[in-house]
Amino acid sequence: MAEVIEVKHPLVQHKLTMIRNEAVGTKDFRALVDELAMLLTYEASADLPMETISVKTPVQETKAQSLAGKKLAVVPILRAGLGMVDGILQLIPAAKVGHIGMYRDEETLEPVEYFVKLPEDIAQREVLLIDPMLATGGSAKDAINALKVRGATQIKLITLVSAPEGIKAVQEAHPDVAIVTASIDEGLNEDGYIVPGLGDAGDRLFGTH
Ligand SMILES: O=P(O)(O)OC[C@H]1O[C@H](OP(=O)(O)OP(=O)(O)O)[C@H](O)[C@@H]1O
Ligand SMILES: O=c1cc[nH]c(=O)[nH]1
Ligand SMILES: [Mg+2]
Repeated sequence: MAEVIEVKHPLVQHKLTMIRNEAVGTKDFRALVDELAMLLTYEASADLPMETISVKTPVQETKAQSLAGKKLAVVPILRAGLGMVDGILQLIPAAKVGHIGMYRDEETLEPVEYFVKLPEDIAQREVLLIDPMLATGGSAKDAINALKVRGATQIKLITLVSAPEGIKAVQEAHPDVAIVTASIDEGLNEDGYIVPGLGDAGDRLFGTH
């Protein structure tokens, strides 16, 4: 079973607490989501392969570590995942970006897919699938399926807030997918919202209701 990493770093926890606050408005919410995405990517990229290369410093030639040219793709689940893209690209500017459009039916809580556009060579790339919220896990499971049917084999899911129910659902359906999250919350309420959560991430990012 791939691991689930809950990132306890003080900066992550502090910023997460800030966006949980309902009084935080769209502008600050967006900025903090971006920063959190960057910090979680630091953790999610900790196992990227390295190679030793030669580099000439102003003092002498030396051997040093460099990324081994691993190809990455960042794939947000629309809409809310879009809020995390820029933060990730600041750390991994050469990554290609795919998009998976999906919303939860408000009555059934089942995900509805409405758009998929991925880099052509997705099968050769390690994929960072991103969505701030992992609630029932339905959206993440279907998004991972959408990636796998198009050939992706190495997938990591990065979320800000996860419900235990969503983690279990993803692990059962996709035991090969590691999850990096800022928090494993208590659970879901009767409306399928994460408790205590931060509300509807998409609405808070984009100022909709
Ligand atoms: O784990 P689940 O139960 O599937 O719920 C999580 C999904 O719900 C939210 O999207 P939403 O449907 O609100 O769409 P939006 O991003 O367009 O607001 C969230 O961004 C996830 O994609
Ligand atoms: O709590 C939740 C659950 C699903 N989607 C959200 O944006 N928030
Ligand atoms: Mg939403």
